[in-house]
Amino acid sequence: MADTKVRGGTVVDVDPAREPIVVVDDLHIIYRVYGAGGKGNAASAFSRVLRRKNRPSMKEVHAIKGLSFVAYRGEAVGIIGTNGSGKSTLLKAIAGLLPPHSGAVYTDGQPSLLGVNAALMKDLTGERNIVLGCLAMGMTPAQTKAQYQKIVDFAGLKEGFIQYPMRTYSSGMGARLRFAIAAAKTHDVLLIDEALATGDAKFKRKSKKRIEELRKEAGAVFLVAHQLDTVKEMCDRVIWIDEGRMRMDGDPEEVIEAYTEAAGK
Ligand SMILES: Nc1ncnc2c1ncn2[C@@H]1O[C@H](COP(=O)(O)OP(=O)(O)OP(=O)(O)O)[C@@H](O)[C@H]1O
Repeated sequence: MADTKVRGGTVVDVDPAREPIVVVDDLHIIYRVYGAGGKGNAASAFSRVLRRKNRPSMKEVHAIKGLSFVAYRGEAVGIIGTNGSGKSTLLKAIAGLLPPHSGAVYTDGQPSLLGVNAALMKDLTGERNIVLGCLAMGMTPAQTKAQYQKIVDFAGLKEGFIQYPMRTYSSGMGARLRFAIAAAKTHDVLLIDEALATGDAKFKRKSKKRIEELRKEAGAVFLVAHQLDTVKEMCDRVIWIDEGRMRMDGDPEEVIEAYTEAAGK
């Protein structure tokens, strides 16, 4: 039997029979952009220099406006919404990379964000990045050694590329390697931002299978993707965010249908 709780105007269903892994409680995230505002033209900048004044104001961007939900063990949650609706901000907040302005995020275990900007070093070879990535995820040197070949095989880069610096990789190749590294470990909470969007059909199939396995072994998986097919295939729940607010939360088919309908208007 689900309890219903009201948080910051959002009704949240809490299922006491399942184990919560991520709890987002009336979360507000505000970015502060310093030096924003003013006319921004050369004349006004010059006049500020003459008057020895700094760029005028500080602007606030209220990116997440009171989100509340609970994700349970074993769930794969897709996050959809238009550009700038707050999807990446939400992932960063769950990963603990952005402090809430108010409200809170609780996670059971360590969240890992696997994004397009995941911290790999472009000037180092794929090989070195695998080793560094594994160590950075907390693996021991022995575990890293044991996983190395599996990661290379999973990434499936063209012959020899693993010995080239990552700056020579296409965006798809980089994404494959990042995913392969992150997927080598069981994560308590795995957060994926667009990492699969650039992979080809075969790689997507492999990734989907791996995400399924991770879901069984781990806590919860969150996936942000612009390709709705990917979300539909990989997730068993979808959250639609609109201008930082929850618009819908539920069955992927239903949420995606409503979203596509709204986008068509
Ligand atoms: N570092 C930042 N500083 C200031 N504002 C930011 C910053 N990052 C994002 N924003 C703003 O916060 C809002 C939400 O951005 P976010 O990147 O979370 O959206 P998104 O849904 O992931 O978008 P997209 O689909 O384009 O990736 C936008 O208005 C954006 O301009």
